[in-house]
Amino acid sequence: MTVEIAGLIDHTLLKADATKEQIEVLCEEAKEYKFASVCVNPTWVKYSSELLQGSTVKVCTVIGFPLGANTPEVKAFETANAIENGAQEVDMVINIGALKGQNDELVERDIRAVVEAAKGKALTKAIIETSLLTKEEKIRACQLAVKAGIDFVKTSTGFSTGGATVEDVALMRETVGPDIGVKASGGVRNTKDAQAVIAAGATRIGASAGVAIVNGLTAETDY
Ligand SMILES: O=C[C@H](O)COP(=O)(O)O
Repeated sequence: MTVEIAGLIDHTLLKADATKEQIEVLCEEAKEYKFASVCVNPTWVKYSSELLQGSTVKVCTVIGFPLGANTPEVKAFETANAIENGAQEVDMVINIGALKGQNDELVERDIRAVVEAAKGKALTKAIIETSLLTKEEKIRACQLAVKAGIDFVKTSTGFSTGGATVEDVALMRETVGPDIGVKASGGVRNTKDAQAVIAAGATRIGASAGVAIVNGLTAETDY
């Protein structure tokens, strides 16, 4: 099972103080364990792309991260710029305040701006930040993301008040159906956590503890 898990992991380093040496280690680990991607901030996309040249490991980055409180135009530019630097997957944070304010038009337009900027060039994921949402808002966020043409919905930034839960992953899977990806991220620390969210419907895992997950170990958790 751990062998299958490796291919679902976006090996993540999104901390503000990430260094060049740490990015090098992240990319080496991703190649060694054959993770799906590395997930890094936009400033590290170009270097990660160079380090991963010729490997099967993709370069994933984040857009409007971690608050989602940027304009659609800024998120579209950030997407295009990341793709120009080598990003093959983009994980955007939705406009959480607009969702809570029932401004569904803006939420959808915001997601669509990233989807359009990535069309044909990068896979897209919408981070809905489940720990800040009610059940109704989680459902509505997923529905709007699907309407906007997203490839994946994703639970969390890992920088808010909570991370992925089995219940939220199951709810998101039930909402989006079988053809859209569901990425569990935030607080997935070991094999057991990973197996639980996969069983609930996750088809990708975002984790800074990717090596611990595949080695059957447990990393400490921030939550
Ligand atoms: O996928 C993105 C998250 O930041 C990963 O969170 P984590 O550091 O709790 O694994």
